[in-house]
Amino acid sequence: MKINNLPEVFTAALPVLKEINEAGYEAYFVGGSVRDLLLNRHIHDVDIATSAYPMEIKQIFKKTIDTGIKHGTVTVLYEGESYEITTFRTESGYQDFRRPDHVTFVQNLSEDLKRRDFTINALAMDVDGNIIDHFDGLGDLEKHLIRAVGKAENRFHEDALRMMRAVRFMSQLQFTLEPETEQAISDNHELLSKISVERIRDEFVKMGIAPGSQKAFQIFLDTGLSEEVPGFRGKKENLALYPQLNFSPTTEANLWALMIILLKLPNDKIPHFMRMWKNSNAMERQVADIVAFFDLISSHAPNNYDLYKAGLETIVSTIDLAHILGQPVNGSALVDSYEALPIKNNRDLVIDGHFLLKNGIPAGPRVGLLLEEIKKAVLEGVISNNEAAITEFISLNH
Ligand SMILES: Nc1ccn([C@@H]2O[C@H](COP(=O)(O)OP(=O)(O)OP(=O)(O)O)[C@@H](O)[C@H]2O)c(=O)n1
Ligand SMILES: [Mg+2]
Repeated sequence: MKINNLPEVFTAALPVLKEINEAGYEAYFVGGSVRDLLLNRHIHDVDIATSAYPMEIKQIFKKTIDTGIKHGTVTVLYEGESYEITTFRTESGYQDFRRPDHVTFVQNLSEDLKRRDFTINALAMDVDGNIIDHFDGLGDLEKHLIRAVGKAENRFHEDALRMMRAVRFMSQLQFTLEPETEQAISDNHELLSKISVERIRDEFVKMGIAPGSQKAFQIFLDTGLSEEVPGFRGKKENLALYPQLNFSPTTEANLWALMIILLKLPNDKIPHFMRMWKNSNAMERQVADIVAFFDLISSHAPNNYDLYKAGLETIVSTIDLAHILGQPVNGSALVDSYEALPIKNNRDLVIDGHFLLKNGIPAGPRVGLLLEEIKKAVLEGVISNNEAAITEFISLNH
């Protein structure tokens, strides 16, 4: 098979491949970019595999970065773009975050493709657009199948994260999992416990926020993978609701909020759960806010002060979340009410703490409390947001 009209991302990289070829080495486009080209999907970056060693690549190009010399990877900067160029290799054992523990350089492309995870990821393309396909990746692309290269069990022993990648690609591409590959995951799911949480989390999130997440999540549960990740052990019954959902979450925060709701985690357990997954403090806060606002709208209609405290971002996320969970919520009414609020943040209030001090309120906690009471009164429409009304309110309440 030959591709004639290559998109810009590839044509821009062609001179790089040609220079490597002219220096006497082989070079190919490999991995996700070739897969996504054939699927007509957006291509974010192109990876290049070569017979040249990193030192040889560094001699060919003026600007390079030593990304992972030991593992065979050099980044080449060319015409304002950067390209990861990796020497043909095989690998086994990923302990650290991104890079394999040890790699063995191999002689040719064929050996390199053999060690890749799935047939659809083991495709290569040369400078002329010829597709190299040793494992019928093209057939599997047509059949919409995720199938391990060779013996699935071996691929998962080389890198157990690949089991999570399998369900992640199912979700992103809306493909099905080939039965032997699925069986190998069921047989080897415990291997996942050796993989760092960060790597698992990245795949889990990619799976969760892609369009085929319900079917992928079902396999994640059925194969036992869910038993190996933080906070999910013994929770299959709770999580079984996920595949029934009508929509996938589209943001990371909503994915976590959804998990917390399905797991029925009480509020005080949210920080621990989020930290087990090595989420950032910012993500933890965002998720806690969404869950809190979801609980609030599930029990009563929010008043203006509730809307003010939640803020637009949390409100919009929570509406999406309710939609995903099939909970009735009048989203546009909530957003309209928010938009109509007389103040949306501290700066919108005509007075501040200094104003209270100038008006005889002694410094101390009372200042903050009174400010909050004033905000509440303004939001509830009890007083207008102007100095005269607020001054009168203070004299009545002090
Ligand atoms: N655990 C892994 C990770 C990667 N690969 C190989 O390295 C390529 C590039 O890896 P990566 O960029 O992580 O994945 P992509 O398939 O490119 O997917 P994405 O579009 O998410 O980048 C993959 O296609 C696959 O051939 C692998 O065999 N095993
Ligand atoms: Mg990639």
